[in-house]
Amino acid sequence: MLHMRCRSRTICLSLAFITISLHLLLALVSLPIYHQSCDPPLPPRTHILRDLAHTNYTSVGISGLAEPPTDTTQRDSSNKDANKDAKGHVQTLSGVGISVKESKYASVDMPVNVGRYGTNRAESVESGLTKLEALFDHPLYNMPAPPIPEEDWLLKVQPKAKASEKSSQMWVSASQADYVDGQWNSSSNSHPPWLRFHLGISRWQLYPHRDPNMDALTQQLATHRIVSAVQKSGGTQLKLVMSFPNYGQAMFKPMKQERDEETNSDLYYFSDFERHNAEIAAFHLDRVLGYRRIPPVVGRLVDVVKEIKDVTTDRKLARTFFTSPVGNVCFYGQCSYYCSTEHAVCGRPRDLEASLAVMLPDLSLAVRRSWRSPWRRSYSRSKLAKWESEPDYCSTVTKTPPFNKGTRLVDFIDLVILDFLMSNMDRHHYETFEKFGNNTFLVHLDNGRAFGRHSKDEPSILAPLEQCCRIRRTTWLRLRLLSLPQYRLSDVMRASLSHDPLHSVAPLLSEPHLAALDRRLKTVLETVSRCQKRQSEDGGDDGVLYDDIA
Ligand SMILES: Nc1ncnc2c1ncn2[C@@H]1O[C@H](COP(=O)(O)OP(=O)(O)OP(=O)(O)O)[C@@H](O)[C@H]1O
Ligand SMILES: [Mn+2]
Repeated sequence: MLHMRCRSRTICLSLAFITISLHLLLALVSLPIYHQSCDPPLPPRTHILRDLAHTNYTSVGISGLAEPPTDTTQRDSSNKDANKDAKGHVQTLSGVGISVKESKYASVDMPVNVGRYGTNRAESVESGLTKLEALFDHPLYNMPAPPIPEEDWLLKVQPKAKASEKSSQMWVSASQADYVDGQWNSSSNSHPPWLRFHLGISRWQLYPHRDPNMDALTQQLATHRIVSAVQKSGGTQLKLVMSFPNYGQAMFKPMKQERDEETNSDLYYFSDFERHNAEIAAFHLDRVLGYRRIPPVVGRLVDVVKEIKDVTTDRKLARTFFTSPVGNVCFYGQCSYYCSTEHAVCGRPRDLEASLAVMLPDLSLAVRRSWRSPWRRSYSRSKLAKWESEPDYCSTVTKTPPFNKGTRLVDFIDLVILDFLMSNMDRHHYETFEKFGNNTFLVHLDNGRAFGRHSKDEPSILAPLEQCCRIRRTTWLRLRLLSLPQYRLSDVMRASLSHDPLHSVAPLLSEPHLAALDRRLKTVLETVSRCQKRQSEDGGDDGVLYDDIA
């Protein structure tokens, strides 16, 4: 008995010894791994402000920028904390359950591509996410703003209709049965995400920075059931309007070519295909630049049979479906460009990549005005536009309304910079909300022809900046921030795009496109420096920066 007890004690002691040794060994092995995966700490904010204040500009307003971030743009304060995490940060797109595991994208393994500098892409995304958080925390993205007056909101919630005034409709049509009757009242908590988005549009932006509604809105676009799909008229290429059970709607543009295919350089920009990934990347870029003038767009794998053919009431569209020789389901719809059997879009065998952009409020509620761009291309293979031949073209433009007053010119330059960065030559028009007159932001719709070429830049897109030498100070400061290694544009874009559901299929922008963003950003900043140099040589004041900070 005594012998047995002694033996079991020895065994217990040996086991305890082995366990402790294994733990020690594990700790020793994992220590260097933790060290490797840590990013170098970001320099304190004062360094960045000093970097920005460095060289050729006076640091007006910088002290004001260091104030704590406030968000006075939210209409309903009860909403404010809705999606905040424990640190008080608003969750990013991925935090809302566009979880790869739960969705149909789960079947596609997350690609781990080898990126620049030999690091793998997953690691670059990780460190980019830290940079993106730091960027969005920066005072330049959190500038204190006065509360928004009532007339500066695009829409108003109508007081609740009395029950007696409500329609006494006793029946619903078959297609209406797919819609869910919402219990909406004037409290924003009961509103579906698309309605919150509409109600959040103001005179100067489509949505606020760190919008608490963004996660819910993008999740709706990415996952909600599609109950209807009809062709959208207007424009030249095929696109559909899709509807969700909660009456939300989205503009659908299908994938027409592989993401890393470069546009054929013999093709004129106006014959180029639209790209679904360009629509998605443009939304992210616009947000990273701090503009917030593109309606949110997400990528989605759409089942062309279940989510288009079976639910469409559009007979003209339904008639164009066919099965390809290899068994993929294809369709081409009706439009003025590329709507033929030769240019059909095809599922694999039924899944088709597409972009879904949230629809702006219906024109019956909020009229938009479409403006012809003064720097519009000639859309001819032989004719030059005026801005290409007249040396003093800018001064003619700035003497003409609406460019002669307010912020129209600098808002247009903002758009030009976005277009140059993503190499979009197809900006013939831009839109504004009529309610706000000329004193408002420009809605940056239709970005499908961007990101066509990464190996070449298109300097003519920058002509308005080159010719007018004018830029918002806040835009310039943010561009300089994005040129610093701590916030590098390509890194924050890679990270931002990693939140999109289609990232799990393949990165939305290939590495050469991301590298092109950094290269083009440098060109923009050099153009501004040249302007400043020229003006100081002419003995003028600093007329290049439009001071929107003071
Ligand atoms: N998110 C949106 N919400 C509401 N309307 C939109 C939205 N996006 C685009 N539109 C409208 O739809 C029309 C066509 O869209 P878009 O310009 O993207 O198509 P397109 O085929 O690329 O046009 P084009 O051939 O003229 O370049 C535009 O006139 C625009 O006003
Ligand atoms: Mn277009």
